[in-house]
Amino acid sequence: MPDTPPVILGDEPGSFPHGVLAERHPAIIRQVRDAFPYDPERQYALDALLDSCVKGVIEPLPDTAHDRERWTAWGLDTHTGRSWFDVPWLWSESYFYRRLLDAVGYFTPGPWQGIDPFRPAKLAELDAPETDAELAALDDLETRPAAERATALLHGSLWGNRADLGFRLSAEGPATTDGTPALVADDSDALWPLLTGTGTLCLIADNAGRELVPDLLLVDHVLTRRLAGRAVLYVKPYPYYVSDATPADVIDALRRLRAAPGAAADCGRRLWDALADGRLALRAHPFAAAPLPFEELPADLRAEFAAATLTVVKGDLNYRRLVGDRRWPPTTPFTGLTAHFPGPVAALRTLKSDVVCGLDAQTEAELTAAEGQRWRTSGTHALIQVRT
Ligand SMILES: O=P(O)(O)OC[C@@]1(O)O[C@H](CO)[C@@H](O)[C@@H]1O
Repeated sequence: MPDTPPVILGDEPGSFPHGVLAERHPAIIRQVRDAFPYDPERQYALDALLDSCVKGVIEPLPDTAHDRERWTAWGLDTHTGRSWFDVPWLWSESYFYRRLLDAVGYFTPGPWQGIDPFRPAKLAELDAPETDAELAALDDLETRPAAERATALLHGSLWGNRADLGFRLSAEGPATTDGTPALVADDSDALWPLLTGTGTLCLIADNAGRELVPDLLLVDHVLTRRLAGRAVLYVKPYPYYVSDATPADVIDALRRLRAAPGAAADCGRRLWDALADGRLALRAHPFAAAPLPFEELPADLRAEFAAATLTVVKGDLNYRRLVGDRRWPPTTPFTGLTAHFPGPVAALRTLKSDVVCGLDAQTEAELTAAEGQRWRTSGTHALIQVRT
């Protein structure tokens, strides 16, 4: 393996990570401020966070924060007093969302406790007419051969990852058709044989709404076709990266499915029953919102993934955590970078940040010739990578 490149920071003006810290985070604060009639105290706290993100340094959590000790273990003391731009990008992003929740009173006893600042955007997406169209397509899918249905559901879950509300705040426009492959790596032939009928499928979810719905449809397919005996859906314990799924979002998505006509409602009912009888479990582990790579999985999660038949890791951020948030040469083997993961693992991800591995040299050359480096971050390409 080549030398390990350094962890990505946000300190290079003009780079994608710098843009996220300098532009996307302030835009998210403004969006949240507009979404609720926050009282003056919350508005002041949001203004202070905006100021800190742009000009300030990382400040500690309040002494009373329930998770102060956890964040200390995750590196808070080391980073306190440093610029948001000079610490690992993954760390600053995660801590930004933690501070944002503090500013809106999410963890503080009072009227705003537990109110998801991103819920209006998530619900709008779930209620969008596009969701109706996607759900209606399920009726036709029922009549298709099993292999075709399985591929469609896998691809639905994969491309659902484009539905990321934080990404849309700064995406530069629709996909270009320049003849490059949409799928830059596709190991799906190695994925299905891992699902042998018994055992547990773990799915580390990413976004709510129009990504979570197809994730749930995929889980339903796996359970209904008895490709696994049980499934566990890993979501975030609190609102994160704008649209990341929480337990409340799972319930919203299931309600949406159950209220839809046709095959979607059947699927919603089956998943509801599966949750109720334990064949489907929800997990919202604190590590899901940790600013750390999966190489540092805590023992309980490590044991769960070790025992699973397959763990499906959804989305861009989880991919960064899986392979390490570093500018790997794109041809670095995926199998090597995920050797630390305790069991078979599949990544389903659209490309929305610089990190990528496991490409063949020709694919990388074609993408770069056609698009420069834009293919890495535009969200118009995707990959399915598997380590058995
Ligand atoms: O994980 P997701 O939802 O697929 O993408 C998250 C994302 O939009 O946020 C990060 C920048 O903040 C990037 O890694 C990525 O573009």
